[in-house]
Amino acid sequence: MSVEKNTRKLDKGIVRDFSSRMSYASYLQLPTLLSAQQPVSEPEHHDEMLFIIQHQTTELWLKLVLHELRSAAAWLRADDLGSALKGIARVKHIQKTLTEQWSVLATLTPTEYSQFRGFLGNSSGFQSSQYRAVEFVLGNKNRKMLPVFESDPEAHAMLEELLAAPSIYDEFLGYLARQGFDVPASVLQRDVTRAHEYTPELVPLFKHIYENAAANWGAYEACEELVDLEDNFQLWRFRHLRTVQRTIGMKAGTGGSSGAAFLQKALELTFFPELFAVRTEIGQ
Ligand code: HEM
Ligand SMILES: N[C@@H](CC(=O)c1ccccc1NC=O)C(=O)O
Repeated sequence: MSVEKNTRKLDKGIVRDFSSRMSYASYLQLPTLLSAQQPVSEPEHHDEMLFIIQHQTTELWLKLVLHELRSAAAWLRADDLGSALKGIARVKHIQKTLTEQWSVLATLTPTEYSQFRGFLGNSSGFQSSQYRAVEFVLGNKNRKMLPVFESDPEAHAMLEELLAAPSIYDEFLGYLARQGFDVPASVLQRDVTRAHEYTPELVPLFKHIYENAAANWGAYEACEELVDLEDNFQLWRFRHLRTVQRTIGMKAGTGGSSGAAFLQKALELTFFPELFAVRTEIGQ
């Protein structure tokens, strides 16, 4: 038997001395990462640790989502559709993880949350700069979101930069135009600091791509990937809303909004309206 007493023998070669070598903890900066969970409730409430870690893991994944989406937009600009699609595929998996993660927070009962909610003051996810950055990269720009970040110059600068940059959808439409598709000039020259608004003239273009998928496979695949991104984003928003409803009901939010009613309205937003509108036109 290779394992005796249910104890594994350690290989001779296993490196043990890290006094002058890079280790797991030093590479990952674990002392920094693992000292960042500091409950503010007094006396400390047991469940605040869950609340903090749920948010921090979300922010870590959002960092990667942003990294990948910004690169995907740059790849589209460089006409490298394959690399862009690879990045979007990774983002879709992260989104699924983030959406599923709500089930961990759903174990927090309203009674438990109410015992430390008061300590959160006016802090709120509404102030998540990375979440807002992802919305901006996907094309849901809103300059009115910026004042919240005035006390955080780095976050403010990042959002200013993204507000002024073309979204992933702008870049995709630019890519299609360069591939010879008939993209209206008004779309290519739009003010990219504003939210993309439904443009009916784009629907015939997508209808053409969908009805001639074999001849336009790259564009067709990219359209469906963008639809997946939007779907996944909305599923995250929906689970956030349901979690809010089950923990604080109809209470106003710590960030000053009406709460659930405010979040509900985000479910009516859309990043790529023409990609959904084209569905109505398929097969007729
Ligand atoms: C018990 C758990 C939670 C409750 C009760 C809750 C509640 C709320 C409420 C009421 C708002 C509206 C803004 C306000 O007035 O505060 C909000 C916004 C937001 N929350 Fe949460 N939240 C929870 C967990 C989370 C988690 C885990 C995240 C992940 C980072 C998150 C991210 C956000 C974001 C990004 C917004 C802005 C949404 C938008 O602008 O549409 N929330 N939340
Ligand atoms: N807005 C929440 C508080 C909250 O969930 C929260 C507080 C601090 C940091 C992040 C949060 N998450 C999402 O809004 C509430 O009204 O209870």
